[in-house]
Amino acid sequence: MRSVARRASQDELKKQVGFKAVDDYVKSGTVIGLGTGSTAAFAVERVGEKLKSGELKDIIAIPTSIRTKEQAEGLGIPLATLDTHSDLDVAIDGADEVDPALNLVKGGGGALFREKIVEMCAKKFIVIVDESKLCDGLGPGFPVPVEIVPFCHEHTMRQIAALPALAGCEPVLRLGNVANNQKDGDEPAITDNGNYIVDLKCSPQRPCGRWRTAQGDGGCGGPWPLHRHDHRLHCGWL
Ligand SMILES: O=C[C@H](O)[C@H](O)[C@H](O)COP(=O)(O)O
Repeated sequence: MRSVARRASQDELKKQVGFKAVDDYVKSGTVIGLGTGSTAAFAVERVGEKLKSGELKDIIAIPTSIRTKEQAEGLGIPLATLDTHSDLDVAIDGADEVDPALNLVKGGGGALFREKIVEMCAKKFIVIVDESKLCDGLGPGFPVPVEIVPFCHEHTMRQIAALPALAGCEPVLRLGNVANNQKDGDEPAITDNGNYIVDLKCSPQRPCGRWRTAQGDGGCGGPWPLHRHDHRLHCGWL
């Protein structure tokens, strides 16, 4: 019973922060990036609600996943792609972990690749999390997802594991449903882009703040080193 109550209160927190992000940062006539995940879904819901009530008009939205696209279509939110609208006023999305320097782990829901492309095009990037996502160092609390191509994926996983900055981390191929990092199937999870995801499990002794070099070494994903000075990034949490 308590876990149901806790989940309900966490959903309420997600709804509050998702709705507030839209109320505070989305104006009529803007182009917005719509994130993916259970928290971002509340922001998408709020955009649809305000379009329906007439509080918002002339919105163009860029979804970061097929499932966000489908949710937005169901709400009547006008959609486009970066091919026609690559200058976004704001993007709103959740995160799996946030460290004190506002570096993020994203991709727990399998959408990291498109999220990163869309959210890097936004003048302002609003990250909405509940306090359970806050951490001292990325990685030990949540495996860091990296999207890789299926071609010779075991070789790629060995290459990732061999990166000096990732010594001691265990790359695990995501199996089953791509929308979570739980093993709920026997086949590799497939992203919207037809790729695989490797979840990097690291030890408490190796927070991945040092992993920026891994990303610099041709990592395809991994931690988002968005520094505090990144004027675009605003992180709200309850
Ligand atoms: O791939 C999915 C995204 O990175 C999500 O924003 C992230 O996983 C957080 O999702 P949630 O709000 O459901 O915890």
